[in-house]
Amino acid sequence: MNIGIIGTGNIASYLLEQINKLQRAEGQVIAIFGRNQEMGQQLSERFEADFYTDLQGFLDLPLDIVVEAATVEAAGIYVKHVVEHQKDLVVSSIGVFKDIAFLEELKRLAEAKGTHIYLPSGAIGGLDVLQSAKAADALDHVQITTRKSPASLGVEAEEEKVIFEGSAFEAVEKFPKNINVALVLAIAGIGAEKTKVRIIVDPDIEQNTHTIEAEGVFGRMELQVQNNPMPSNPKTSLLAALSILSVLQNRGSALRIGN
Ligand SMILES: NC(=O)C1=CN([C@@H]2O[C@H](COP(=O)(O)OP(=O)(O)OC[C@H]3O[C@@H](n4cnc5c(N)ncnc54)[C@H](OP(=O)(O)O)[C@@H]3O)[C@@H](O)[C@H]2O)C=CC1
Ligand SMILES: O=C([O-])CC(=O)C(=O)O
Repeated sequence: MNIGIIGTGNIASYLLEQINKLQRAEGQVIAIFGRNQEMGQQLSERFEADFYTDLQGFLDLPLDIVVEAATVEAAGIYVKHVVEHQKDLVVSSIGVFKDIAFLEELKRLAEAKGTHIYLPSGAIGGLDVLQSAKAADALDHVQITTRKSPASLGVEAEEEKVIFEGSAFEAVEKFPKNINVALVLAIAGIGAEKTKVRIIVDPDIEQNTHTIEAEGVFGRMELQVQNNPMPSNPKTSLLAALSILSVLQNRGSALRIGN
């Protein structure tokens, strides 16, 4: 499997280390696309993958799958081109799908091109439960409470404080670098307008903690993940990068676990 990565940051570096150095997936990252020349060159030399600043050159390569690991804004510019070039796509910046019509359009394009789009569970879990409940309209209410440190949220705070309460749609508009998890939850469940989000800044916490509550005819779920942040970007939980590695490990497997 030939893998390409968009982005030269934290998730990109982690995947390069795990795949190209530690062989934790059946394949190789052969190319990186980005705009940061210095980081791009460094990663290219360290992990033996070519660095591109020109998207066309990158997409002309025989890539089987492209991992977007950039930003919501950059994903909006690039992901459609990836699918148009008949590559499978893994999206990290799931906030790009706050307008669900864009995801539907991309899905139709992938069907026409015979490719797949993967939305990893990222820094949370419980998407299997939501999808099972949704299968027969048995899901009514979904809420996520995210608790992060001031460093992780990029705000100053001396004491614990709720800094946002609203829909997943509004949350992604206000915190595009911090709450992609709310969007994947919304897509798996009841949509970005109905999914409720609370963001709490907590100076006494070091982990990125997400508590998910869901209710419906199926019953009730409450799940909490206490994620270690990544050293090079405390906004991002290690679990988010691991979930992408897991998607790459499972691609093409005859066995599928979960729905
Ligand atoms: N789904 C989930 O659960 C989670 C998703 N995420 C999301 O995953 C994404 C990647 O995270 P992470 O690696 O930690 O982020 P980083 O900030 O460490 O890296 C982002 C990278 O994107 C690059 N970039 C930004 N804009 C562009 C552009 N227009 N063209 C090309 N490259 C660009 C940056 O380059 P430069 O150096 O030039 O700025 C940088 O290399 C983020 O959107 C993050 O919010 C994170 C955690 C959980
Ligand atoms: O990594 C996390 O804990 C969550 C996050 O940043 C995001 O969803 O964008």
